[in-house]
Amino acid sequence: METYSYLGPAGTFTEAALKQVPEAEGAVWRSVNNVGEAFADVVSGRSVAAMIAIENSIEGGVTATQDALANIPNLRIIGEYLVPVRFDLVATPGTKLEDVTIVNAHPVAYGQCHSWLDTNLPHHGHIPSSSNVAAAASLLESSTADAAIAPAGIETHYAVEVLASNIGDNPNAVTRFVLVSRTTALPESTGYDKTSLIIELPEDRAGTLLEMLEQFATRGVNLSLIQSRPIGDSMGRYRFVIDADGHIRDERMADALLGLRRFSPGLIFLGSYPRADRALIAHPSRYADEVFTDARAWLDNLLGQ
Ligand SMILES: O=C(O)C(=O)Cc1ccccc1
Repeated sequence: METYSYLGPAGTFTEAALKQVPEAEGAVWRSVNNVGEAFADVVSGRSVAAMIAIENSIEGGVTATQDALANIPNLRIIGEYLVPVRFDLVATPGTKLEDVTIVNAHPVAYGQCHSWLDTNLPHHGHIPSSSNVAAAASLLESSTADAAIAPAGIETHYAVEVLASNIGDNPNAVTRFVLVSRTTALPESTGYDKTSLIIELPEDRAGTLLEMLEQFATRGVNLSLIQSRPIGDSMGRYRFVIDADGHIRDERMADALLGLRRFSPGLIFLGSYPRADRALIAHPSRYADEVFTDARAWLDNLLGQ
């Protein structure tokens, strides 16, 4: 039977994202302790896919995920899923807020609760955990932490009490997850797709960033994410993580990719897949598929083909 890997244990936001995948219903769900393990499962073929957090509306890009996608060859994103994230501060029964000095929390969660922590626990120390559920579960074992940041509702699964609810800085916080696989089969084009790319710029000369952006702009392709990440081999070298509106089967996107392929010494196609919000992509009629195919037919005709 097919296996899907996710950051566990059960009850994490990552599991909530996997619950949104119809194909994962009835499959084996493998809970792993970190994102590296989830990627390794996909690479080894142990799992057909892994659900992985890639971006949070407050904390920004999950850099470990972006870097893994840049460094591990032959991975494809086949879907994206949005999960609203709500956090509570929990502790073992009887603990009072004034007893709390050490808080166990996943770094992405911790980064979203600063205002509440600064106001209510200004002297606290932080111990990072591998996931939000692991943070709460650890309180029930021998733990140096007195409290944990956990997904709202955790008290129905673990014997912990809520000391404070909804402690996130922003009540509308959302995390974007991606389903990562090794398949090269492209998801169908839907009209509300997104294409994810990682792009290196050519050697140091003026204007290369603009040249990269022009590949999209001159074909009417809108970008929804652009983030730079250090390549890591020397100071000051960056690659760009990009999400562009549209599918590789859209002529304007295919044309932009051909331009990027000629221009970039390192271009990684991470996949074309439906947007989680299913918002249809609008584009001016001068960038419609027919405009590109007409131009190609005109050239073919001149060439006598
Ligand atoms: O720990 C979890 O519940 C996760 O799924 C990872 C995570 C951590 C913080 C915000 C969103 C997802």
